[in-house]
Amino acid sequence: MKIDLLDTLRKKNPIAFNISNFVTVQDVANGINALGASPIMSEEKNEAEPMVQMADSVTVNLGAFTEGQLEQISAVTTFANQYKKPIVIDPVAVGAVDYRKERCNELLDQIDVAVIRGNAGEIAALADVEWNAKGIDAGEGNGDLEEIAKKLAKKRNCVVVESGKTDIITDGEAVVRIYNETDLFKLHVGSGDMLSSTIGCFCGVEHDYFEAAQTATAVFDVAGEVVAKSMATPLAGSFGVQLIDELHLIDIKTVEKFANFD
Ligand SMILES: Nc1ncnc2c1ncn2[C@@H]1O[C@H](COP(=O)(O)OP(=O)(O)O)[C@@H](O)[C@H]1O
Ligand SMILES: Cc1ncsc1CCOP(=O)(O)O
Ligand SMILES: [Mg+2]
Repeated sequence: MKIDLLDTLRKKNPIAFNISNFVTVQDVANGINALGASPIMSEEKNEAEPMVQMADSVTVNLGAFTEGQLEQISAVTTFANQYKKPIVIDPVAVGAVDYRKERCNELLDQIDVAVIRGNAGEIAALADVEWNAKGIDAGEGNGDLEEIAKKLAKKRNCVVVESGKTDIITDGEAVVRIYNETDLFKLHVGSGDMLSSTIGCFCGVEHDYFEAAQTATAVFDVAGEVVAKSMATPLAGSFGVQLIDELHLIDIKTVEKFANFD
């Protein structure tokens, strides 16, 4: 794993264009800004081309899109392919709402993406595997998580990050697993969105998106673990704030010390 990409990211301060959702946009902006990237958000179709041209990566979060916004998402992602800017997709709740899954699959049919990052319920839905997703959460299912992630990676010819107790990262062939110590992330709505956008930032500085996704996920997971270790009592609000602080403070040595992966 290329953990030193963390310093590369901080040196380059990549412009991370995010189409976010109205629920978690501030956590996403502050999280990746604290980490060392330069976030910019937009919902305006008419500025899609210059936005994409100046950006190093594009992260599209499908958490709360409207019908009107689909045109902007289509324009932005088409320009991103044209200008060879990596796209990260966060398919929020596609396992729970068919309308979302259909729109997401239409989008994925039109464009090439670098990474899809979702929980098990979301990745299973896009991989056409039966699963009982629960709203924005992973829900329950019996399938083999690695096989599901690989299936989607092959189907969409991209890297897949399937988050959960163990984060599974695959390019369809190789698999890297990152084992998480804390489940405090669940106390904070937007943890998944922040992870997806963190992956976007690393894809903006590393063309090997499999490597970029691994480093991003390890950095994010260790940041949460460090915060959890420092809290005598788990506190949801404080966890969210301290996660942003730790994304600012975290360094390569800390990630090397605490990241647990194979
Ligand atoms: N059961 C769990 N135990 C430990 N960490 C978890 C668990 N579930 C999710 N995480 C972590 O929470 C973060 C967000 O992932 P996840 O909750 O799967 O996304 P989402 O919020 O989109 O559902 C990731 O860093 C992931 O590693
Ligand atoms: C609650 C909610 N509703 C629509 S998007 C969203 C945020 C989802 O955030 P995450 O997937 O990171 O938990
Ligand atoms: Mg999510």
